[in-house]
Amino acid sequence: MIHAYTGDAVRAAESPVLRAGQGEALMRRAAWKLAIGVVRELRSHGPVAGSTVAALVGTGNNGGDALWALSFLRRRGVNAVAVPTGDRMHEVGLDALRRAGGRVADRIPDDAVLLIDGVLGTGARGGWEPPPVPAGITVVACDLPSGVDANTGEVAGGVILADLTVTFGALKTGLVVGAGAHAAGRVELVDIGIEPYLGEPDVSSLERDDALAVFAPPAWDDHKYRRGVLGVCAGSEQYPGAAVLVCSSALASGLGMVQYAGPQRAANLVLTAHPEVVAGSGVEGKAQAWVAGPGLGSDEDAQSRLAEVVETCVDGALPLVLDASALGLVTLDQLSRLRNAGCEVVLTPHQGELVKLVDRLVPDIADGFADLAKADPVAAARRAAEALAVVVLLKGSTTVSAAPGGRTLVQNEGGAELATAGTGDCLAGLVASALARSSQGGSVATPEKAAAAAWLHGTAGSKAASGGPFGASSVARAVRHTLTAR
Ligand SMILES: NC(=O)C1=CN([C@@H]2O[C@H](COP(=O)(O)OP(=O)(O)OC[C@H]3O[C@@H](n4cnc5c(N)ncnc54)[C@H](OP(=O)(O)O)[C@@H]3O)[C@@H](O)[C@H]2O)[C@@H](O)CC1
Ligand SMILES: Nc1ncnc2c1ncn2[C@@H]1O[C@H](COP(=O)(O)OP(=O)(O)O)[C@@H](O)[C@H]1O
Repeated sequence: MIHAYTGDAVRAAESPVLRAGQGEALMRRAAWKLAIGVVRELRSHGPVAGSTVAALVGTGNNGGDALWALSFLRRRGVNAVAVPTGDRMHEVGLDALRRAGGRVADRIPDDAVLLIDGVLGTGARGGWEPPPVPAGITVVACDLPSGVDANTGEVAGGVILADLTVTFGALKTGLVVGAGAHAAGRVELVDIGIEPYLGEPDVSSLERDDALAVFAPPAWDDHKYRRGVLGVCAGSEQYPGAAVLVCSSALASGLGMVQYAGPQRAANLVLTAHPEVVAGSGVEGKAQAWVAGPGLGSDEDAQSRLAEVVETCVDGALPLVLDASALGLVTLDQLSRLRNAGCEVVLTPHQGELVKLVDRLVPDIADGFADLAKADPVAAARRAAEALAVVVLLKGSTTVSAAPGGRTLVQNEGGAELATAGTGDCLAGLVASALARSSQGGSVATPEKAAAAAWLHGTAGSKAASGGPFGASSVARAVRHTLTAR
C-alpha cells in the first residue's frame, strides 16, 4: 500500500522541524537527494562531468532546493546554470551556487541536457504558465511539477511534463491523481526526516500484492459456492454485448459461478461465449452478490429488472454493484433500503454519470459539483459517497474509490487505451467479483475491494495495450493473464 498526503499536510509536518531551526538542513537534505536523482538521469544518457544542467528557479523554497541541488551538481563537474523565473531567488541557495562556481542566466542554455523544474512546489497558488522548454530535454521536477496543485492533482494553467519527480518527505496527493500524476512521470520518494510528523494519509493506492490478495486463488478445499457466485443483471435486446463483457471479466477473475439474468438475445450471446454461465430470465438462484446496470437501458423493463435485483439484495443482505444505466434508474429509497439491510453497495460512475447522479439524487450538493468533479475527483467522489452513504468508485484516468467517512483509494494502472466502449462493463464485473468472492467472509473493506478491481482492470488494460490497439473484450481476456502472472 502506498500513501499520499496533501501538500498542506506535508507543510504542517515540516513545521516542527522548521521551529527547531532545522529548515536549512532540511532543504540541503532534500536538494542532495534531488542532485542524486539528477546524476542518475545524466548517467543513463551520458557523462555527468562536463554536461550542462539548467534549473528554472522560482522565488520560494522550491527554487531554494533547485539552487542547492545545482551547487552539489557543480561540485560533480556539472556546468550548473540557474534560470530565475521571478524577481528574486532563495538567498542562501543562490550563495551556495555561486560559491560552488555555478552561474545565473536569463535563458536555458542551448547545450543543456537536463532541466530541473524548481519553480513551484507545495507553496503554489493557482495556475502558472511555464516558459518555453527545449524539445527533448530531460526534465526532473523538484518535489512536484510546477503548476500541479499538490492537494488535488489539478493543473489549472500550464505544466512542464517531467520524466522524473523527486519528491520530499511524502508523496503528495497531487502526484497520484489525474493531471498531476500524468505530469510527474516516474516518482521517487526520498526521506528528509519529517516522516514522524505526518498524520493519516489523504489517499492510498493498492500495490500488486494488495490487489492480488483480493483475487486470491482458491483454497485447496474450496467448492464453487465458497469461491463466490455472482449474479449479473446486464444487457438488453438493444445492448446485449454488455452482458457478455460483464460475465467475461467476472469469469476471468476466478469465481465459483456466474449466474446471468436477462432477455433471451443477451442470454444466448452470453451462453455462446461462456456455456458455463447459468442463464435465465429471473433472479432466482444462489448468487452471493449482484451487479446491475451495464447495457440495461432506461425503459420500464430495465426499471423492473433493477427493482427485482435490489429486492433480492435487500432480502439476502447481498452486496450490489450499480453501474451505467442503473445509475440513472436507482432511487434514493432503493439505496436507503439496501443500506438498512446491511448490503455492501458500490456505485461505479464515470465523471458524467456522477454529475447526473448527484443532480438527480442529492441536489443539495449539486451546485458547482460538475466543476469539482473535473478539478478534484477525489473530493467529488468523497462528497458523493458521504451524501449517498455508499462507496463510490469514480472512473477516469485515475480511478478513485471513496467510502463515506473519507477512506479513499486511487489507482492509476491503466492508460488512455482503456477509453474504449465496454471497458467500464468489464470493470463493473470485476468490482462485483471482488464483492462476491469475499461474501463468504474476509476482512477487506469495501473501498479496498473496489480499488483491487481497478488495479486488476488497469493492469489488464496495460497488458492488452502491449499488443496494440484493442477493444473491451481483450481487457476481459487479459484479466486472466494478469492473474496467471502472480
Ligand atoms: N519548508 C521547508 O523547510 C522545506 C521545503 N521544501 C521545499 O519547499 C517547497 C515549498 O516552498 P515554499 O513554501 O517557499 O513554496 P514554493 O512552492 O516554492 O512557492 C512559493 C513561491 O512561489 C510564488 N508563487 C506561488 N504561486 C505562484 C504562481 N501560481 N505563479 C507564480 N509564482 C507563484 C510565491 O510568490 P508570492 O505569490 O508569495 O509572491 C512564492 O514566492 C516544497 O515544495 C519543497 O520543494 C524542501 O526544501 C524541504 C524543506
Ligand atoms: N484516459 C484514461 N486513462 C486511463 N483509464 C481510462 C481513461 N479513460 C477511461 N479510462 C477507463 O476506462 C473505463 C471506461 O469506463 P466507461 O466510461 O464506463 O466505459 P463504458 O461505459 O463504455 O464501458 C474506466 O475504467 C476508466 O477508468
